[in-house]
Amino acid sequence: MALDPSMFQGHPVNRSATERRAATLGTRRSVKKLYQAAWLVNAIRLIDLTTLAGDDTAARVRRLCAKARRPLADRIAEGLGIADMGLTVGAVCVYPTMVPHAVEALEGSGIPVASVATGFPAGLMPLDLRLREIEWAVAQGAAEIDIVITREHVLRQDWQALHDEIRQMRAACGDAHMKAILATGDLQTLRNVYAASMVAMQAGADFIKTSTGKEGVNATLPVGLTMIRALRDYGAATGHRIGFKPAGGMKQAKEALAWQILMKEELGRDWLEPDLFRFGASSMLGDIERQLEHHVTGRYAASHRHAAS
Ligand SMILES: O=C[C@H](O)COP(=O)(O)O
Repeated sequence: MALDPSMFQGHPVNRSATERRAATLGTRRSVKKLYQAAWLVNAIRLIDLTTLAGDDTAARVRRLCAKARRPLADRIAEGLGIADMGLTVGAVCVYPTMVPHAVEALEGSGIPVASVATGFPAGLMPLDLRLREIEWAVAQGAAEIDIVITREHVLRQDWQALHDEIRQMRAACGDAHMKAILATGDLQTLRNVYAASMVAMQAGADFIKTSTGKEGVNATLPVGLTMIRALRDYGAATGHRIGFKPAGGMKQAKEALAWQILMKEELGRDWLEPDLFRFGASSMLGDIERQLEHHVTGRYAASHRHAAS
């Protein structure tokens, strides 16, 4: 749609209320122990399993893809009774030159390859080269493109320039899904985060994403909540459902629980599915797997105690 500043200009964002709401999330409504394993298994379905490092190699990407296909060790999946579920992560996310390796390694799995593009992570490249990079990654087989925005457009509140840029990126993606990374750690205020979220959605983003993982501050719950409220307001105004991807710095299973609770409470059960929610994370799966292993061994220990008594 065309730029419509009335959807975000003057919109109040109450920083302390947002922070309070985010801070109480863990304690106010924790997931019952009994259901934790199910929530953690669901989190795996939502992960964009990521490697975005300067020393990435084809071999590392192939190992990552093997993990994406079978995210849990057999003994854990069997212990949880989900060995036949065909559990995979949501997508594998890599740099453009790694896309062909990921496409090959994931063939037949149904797992999409996401590529960062547009001069990730800073995006400070001429626009025509950034658009060309999107087209190149799509031609290599990327089904999803994670673009970065020009932060200066936000800092100068030049919403038209931001909208124009993202619209051109959307067009360059063709049939590929586009996730717009706002790099919220660079945007200075929650008001800017809200406005940039709205502009990205108006310009055709399929997902809005918090961070590249390279900013000083990446996915935080207060910023996430601000973006989620923008998603809700945009949906109410237009009837369109846009996805959300917190990304960067998330390493612990308990974070996977907190984000899922937030999504369910704010937007509803549909935002716990991979078409509307992803975690961008390179190292959260390990802790989820560890917690699920404790769950399995704990259950065995409990049934053993029961049998012995
Ligand atoms: O998009 C995903 C992020 O770059 C991953 O960041 P991370 O390595 O801090 O998990």
